[in-house]
Amino acid sequence: MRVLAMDLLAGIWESLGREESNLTTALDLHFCFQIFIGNYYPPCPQPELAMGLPPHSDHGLLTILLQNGVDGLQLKHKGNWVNVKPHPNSFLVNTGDHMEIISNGRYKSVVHRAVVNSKSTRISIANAIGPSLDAVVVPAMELVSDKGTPVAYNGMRYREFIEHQQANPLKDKSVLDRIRL
Ligand SMILES: O=C(O)CCC(=O)C(=O)O
Ligand SMILES: [Fe+2]
Repeated sequence: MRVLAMDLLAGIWESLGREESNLTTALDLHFCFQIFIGNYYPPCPQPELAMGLPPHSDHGLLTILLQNGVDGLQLKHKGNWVNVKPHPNSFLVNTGDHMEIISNGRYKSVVHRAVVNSKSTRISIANAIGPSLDAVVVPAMELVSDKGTPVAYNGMRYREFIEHQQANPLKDKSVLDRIRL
């Protein structure tokens, strides 16, 4: 998983026209923080009254998601909730808040939620990959100066960023909004 994440990060970084070594240094990727989260959503008799997981963005760089083939994940796209059909034998990759920060907003973190249904149990395993817990990630200088784009985010230690998210109810991009300039 970590190798896959590093390959994806290298590809994204290259798409921004940057050298891979910059990314590794900026994010202290040798000590990248990686967690697995298991989500279990049993059938719910009144799914319209319940929410499996409220709308949020993930705090890290990328989240690689494995699902058991049952619908439930929705992404917010242009203000509307869009169902994400799980494809067999595939991972779904979401961009996280720290990807939005380091890319100075070029790659937005995805707001998503999980709804439940009355018939089937849904299971998902999220593998979240972030920078080092001690990293204070700020927009990559090259991306800021290149096009005269102003810095769009302040830095916050990744550990503190996670603590803010865990200490409050999950809500959209609430932690990222604190450091948005
Ligand atoms: O169950 C899902 O598909 C979403 C899980 C999720 O968003 C998360 O664990 O952060
Ligand atoms: Fe998530």
